[in-house]
Amino acid sequence: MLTARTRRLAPGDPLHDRALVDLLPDTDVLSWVRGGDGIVGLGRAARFDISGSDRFGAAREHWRRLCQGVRVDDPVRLPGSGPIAFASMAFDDDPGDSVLVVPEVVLGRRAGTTWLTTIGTAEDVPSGGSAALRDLRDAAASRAAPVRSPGRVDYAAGQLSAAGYRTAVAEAVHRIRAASGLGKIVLAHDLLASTEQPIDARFLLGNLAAKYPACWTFVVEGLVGATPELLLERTDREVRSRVLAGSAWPHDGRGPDELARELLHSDKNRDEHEHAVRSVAASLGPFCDRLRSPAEPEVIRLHNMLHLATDITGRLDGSAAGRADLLDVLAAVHPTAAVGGTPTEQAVREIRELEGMDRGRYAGPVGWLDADGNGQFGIALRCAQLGTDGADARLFAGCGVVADSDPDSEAAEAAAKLRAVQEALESGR
Ligand SMILES: C=C(O[C@@H]1C=C(C(=O)O)C=C[C@H]1O)C(=O)O
Repeated sequence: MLTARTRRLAPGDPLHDRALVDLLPDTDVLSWVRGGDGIVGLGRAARFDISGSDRFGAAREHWRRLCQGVRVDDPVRLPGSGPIAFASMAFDDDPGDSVLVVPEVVLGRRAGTTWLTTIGTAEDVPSGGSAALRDLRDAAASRAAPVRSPGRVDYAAGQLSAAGYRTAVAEAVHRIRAASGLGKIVLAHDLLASTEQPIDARFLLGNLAAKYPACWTFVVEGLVGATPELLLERTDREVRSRVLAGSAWPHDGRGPDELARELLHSDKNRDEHEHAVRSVAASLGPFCDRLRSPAEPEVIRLHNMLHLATDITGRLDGSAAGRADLLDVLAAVHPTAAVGGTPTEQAVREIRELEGMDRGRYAGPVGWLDADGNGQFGIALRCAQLGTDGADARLFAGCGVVADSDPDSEAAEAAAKLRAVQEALESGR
């Protein structure tokens, strides 16, 4: 029998006072942080590797069974307190390799409240004796191994080169224009980085968090990134999604104000955005008795990009659909037309054929959930999959392709998106 014991931490405790991203030991950390708030996890109380088209259902069953066997001692009662799992789901069904992990130690922070949860057997939880907790305390006392730079970074084409990507985009435009019923296909490609020294995930997380404060910075089993796109957040019956699609990036000396204005008035970008908003609203609709989607998008400005953004909010209804598990709602919304296309299934088939690569967990849902069904999941974008031998990573970026897309421009957009992780790898802290 596992016990999950949560305690609120008081000011004066370094785990309370220091920024979450500065509290990570040099171990296999799990993290989901935005601004000062978020959740970091250490150690593994359980890990489930799942794959295939029913990966969301399999994850739901593993989590449900695990929660049934946990004795919860949680006076904090906030979303993310008590037992939690991190999940990172594959974009595609085949092979669909995904992971659900339950950390032994969780440090959470939300609007000024910081809590510590330990998950383990009854014997090791009260004594607080796990190695993961000692590692966390050491990090808080600045005794963790210092954050290491990876040194020199070299790049090579991935499974789909930049030139191959341009060709794939041109073909996608052709197929969309051929009145095939296709409205949008989101195509991506990858880039391999190899580094002089092993990549310290903390180095990437710290650099990404510093440059992208509006993004959700994450690491789950070697997938590290800073995503601007919130796929689904659930707090009790309230759900929220931040849909992004339609982008611009600083180039040719054009300032962000000019780019933002152009973006809002660009028919091509508005079209891309509309596809994504409609897909999220359509898949959330059946679960909700109230759904709000503003008529006009806004522009969000990041260090490397500007995006059209729409925040959709809803309330889960009291019916069976409204009581669905968070993982079931995720299965319904993924993939949105921000990373798949329209119509979804046809677009995903085109992606497989035109990209000819496995996206892995890039563009899939990544985040955490708790035992009450609350959680936050982003779309894993602006990210890299760290290699198992430590000194290499696979970076990904993609763009929505519609009838009016220009292959050169999409290739430049993907390159601008790749820069987020490239700069984080290359920069000093
Ligand atoms: C696919 C990516 O980004 C997505 C595609 C966008 C677009 O085409 O304009 C914008 C934001 C994301 O929804 C990526 O970053 O790899």
